[in-house]
Amino acid sequence: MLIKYLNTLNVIKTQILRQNIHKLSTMKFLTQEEAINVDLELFNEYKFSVDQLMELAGLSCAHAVAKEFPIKSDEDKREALIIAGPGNNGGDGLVLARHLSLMNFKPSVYYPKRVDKPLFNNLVKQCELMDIPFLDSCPDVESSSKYRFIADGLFGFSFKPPVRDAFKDVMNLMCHTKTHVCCIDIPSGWDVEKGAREGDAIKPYMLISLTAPKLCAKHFNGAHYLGGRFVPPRLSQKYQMDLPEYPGTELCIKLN
Ligand SMILES: NC(=O)C1=CN([C@@H]2O[C@H](COP(=O)(O)OP(=O)(O)OC[C@H]3O[C@@H](n4cnc5c(N)ncnc54)[C@H](O)[C@@H]3O)[C@@H](O)[C@H]2O)[C@@H](O)CC1
Ligand SMILES: [K+]
Repeated sequence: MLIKYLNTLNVIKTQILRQNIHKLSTMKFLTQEEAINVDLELFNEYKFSVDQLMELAGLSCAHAVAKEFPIKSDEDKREALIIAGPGNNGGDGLVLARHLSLMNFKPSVYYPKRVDKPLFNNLVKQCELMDIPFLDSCPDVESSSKYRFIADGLFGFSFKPPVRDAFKDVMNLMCHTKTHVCCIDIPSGWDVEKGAREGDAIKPYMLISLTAPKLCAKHFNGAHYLGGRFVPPRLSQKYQMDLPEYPGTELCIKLN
C-alpha cells in the first residue's frame, strides 16, 4: 500500500518536473532590447508606476529566496547581505531586504552609490525604520561567510559592460565569496544576452528572472526561479513570452 502510494507520488513529481522543463524549453528568452521595450510598455502603455512593479518584483524575490533558504530551526543562519546598485535592480534589492526582514531573516544592505530620488530615498527610509543596517564599506570575501546568502541587486537588464571602477570591490566580493549568490534578474557583470564574460564572473547559486528570463539565463544551470507575476496577458502574447502558469497564488515559480 505504502509502495503504491510512493510510486504515485513519484509519477506526479516527474510529471510536474516534465511540465516545468517543457515550459523552460518553450519559454522566450528576451534580448536586452526586448526587456527594455517590455519595461517601457508596462510604464507608458499599461500605466504601471515604477513603485508598483518594484514592490511586486522585490516581493517575489523574497518569496523565491525564502523557499530556497527556508528557516527551519533556531540554528539556521538568518543573516543575509543585500547588494543594491544604482538602478531599478537596486530598488528591487531594497524591497527584497524589507520583505526578508518581515520573514524573520536578518538582512544588511550594502548600497554603495545611492540615488537621490524620492522613490529610492523612501525605500532606504523604510529599511532604516525597520532597523535594517546599511554597511559603510564592502565586506571582504572572508567575512562574507557569516551570511546565509548574498542577494545581487547590483545591475539588471540595463547593464552595459565593462563594470565601472566604483563597483569593482563589490563585484570582486560577489565573484569570489564562498557564500551562495542569488541574482536578481541578471547576474551582475554578465552580458545580458551572452552570459558570463571572460575572466572573473559571478557564479550564481540562484537566479530570479523577473517578468521573463533574458537570454543570459540560457547559460545558467542553478536554481532558476521566475518572479514578477504582473505581466498582462496581452503584453505576454505580443512578445510571445509563453510564460509558465504560476501555481495557485504563488508569486514565483521554480523552473528547474
Ligand atoms: N521591466 C520590468 O519588468 C521591471 C524591472 N525591474 C528591475 O529593473 C531592472 C532594470 O533597471 P534599470 O533599467 O534601472 O537598470 P539597472 O538596474 O540594470 O542598472 C542601471 C544602472 O546601472 C548603471 N550601469 C550600467 N552599466 C554599468 C557599468 N558597466 N558599470 C557601472 N554602472 C553601470 C547605470 O548607470 C544605471 O545607474 C530590471 O533588471 C529589474 O531588476 C523591476 O524593478 C520592476 C519591473
Ligand atoms: K543583479
